[in-house]
Amino acid sequence: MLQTDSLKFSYPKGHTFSFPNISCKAEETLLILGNSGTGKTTFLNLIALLLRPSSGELRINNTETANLSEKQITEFRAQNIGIVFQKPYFVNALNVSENLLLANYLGNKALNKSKAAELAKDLGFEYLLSKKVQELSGGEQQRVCIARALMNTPKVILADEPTSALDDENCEKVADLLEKQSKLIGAALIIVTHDHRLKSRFTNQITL
Ligand SMILES: Nc1ncnc2c1ncn2[C@@H]1O[C@H](COP(=O)(O)OP(=O)(O)OP(=O)(O)O)[C@@H](O)[C@H]1O
Repeated sequence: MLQTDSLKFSYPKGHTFSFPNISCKAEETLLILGNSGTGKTTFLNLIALLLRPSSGELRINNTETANLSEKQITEFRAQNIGIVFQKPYFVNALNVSENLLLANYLGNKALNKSKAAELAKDLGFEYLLSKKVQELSGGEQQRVCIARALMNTPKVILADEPTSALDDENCEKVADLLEKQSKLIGAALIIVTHDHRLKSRFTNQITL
C-alpha cells in the first residue's frame, strides 16, 4: 500500500534527513520509533504529503506521489490518507458531526452522515455528535480525531503519538480502535511513537 525509496528532506538552513526505506501493506501496522529530534514527525509529514521531499520516491496506493501537482496532492491526501495528529485541530465553530463531515467535503466526496454516525457508534461517542468540539474531554477528542481520519475510508492511516498522553486503559483502547479500524477497511497503519506500551504490542518497527 505504501513504499518509500531514498526519501531526503531539509528544512531551510536546517539539517538534511535521509530516511530509511519503508513499506507497509494493507492491514499491516508499522511503528516509527526514535529519540526526540531524529525526524519522526518530519517523516510522517512527508508520508502525509504535508511536506515535499528534496529527493526520493513515495508510492501510495499505486500512485507515485512526486508526479502530483499541488492541487492533485490536496485531493489525493484527503481521499487516501487519514491523519491522527498529535493535537486535534478541530474547527470550533462546527459541532462534532460537522467536523467529521468536513473530511468528506475536503476530499471532494458527498457528505456521508450515516458513515459519521456509524464511526461514532463504533468508537463509542454517538452521544457527542451534536456537541461543540471544545466541550469534549481529551480522550473524547482523540476518538473523534480517529473517526475523522477514517471518514473517507483511507488506504493509509497515519498517527503521530496517539497514546502518549493516555493512561494504560485508554492507551489500549486507542491502539485497539486504530488496529481494528485499519484492518476493517484494509488500510496500512503507521504510528510514530515513543510509547513503550505500543512497542510491545506492534512488532513491525523501524527506528530513526
Ligand atoms: N519547521 C521546521 N523548521 C526547521 N527545523 C525544524 C522544523 N520542524 C522541525 N525541525 C527540526 O527538525 C528536527 C526533527 O524534528 P521532528 O519534529 O521531525 O523530530 P521528532 O523525532 O518527531 O521529535 P519529537 O520526538 O521530539 O517529537 C528537530 O531538530 C527540529 O528542531
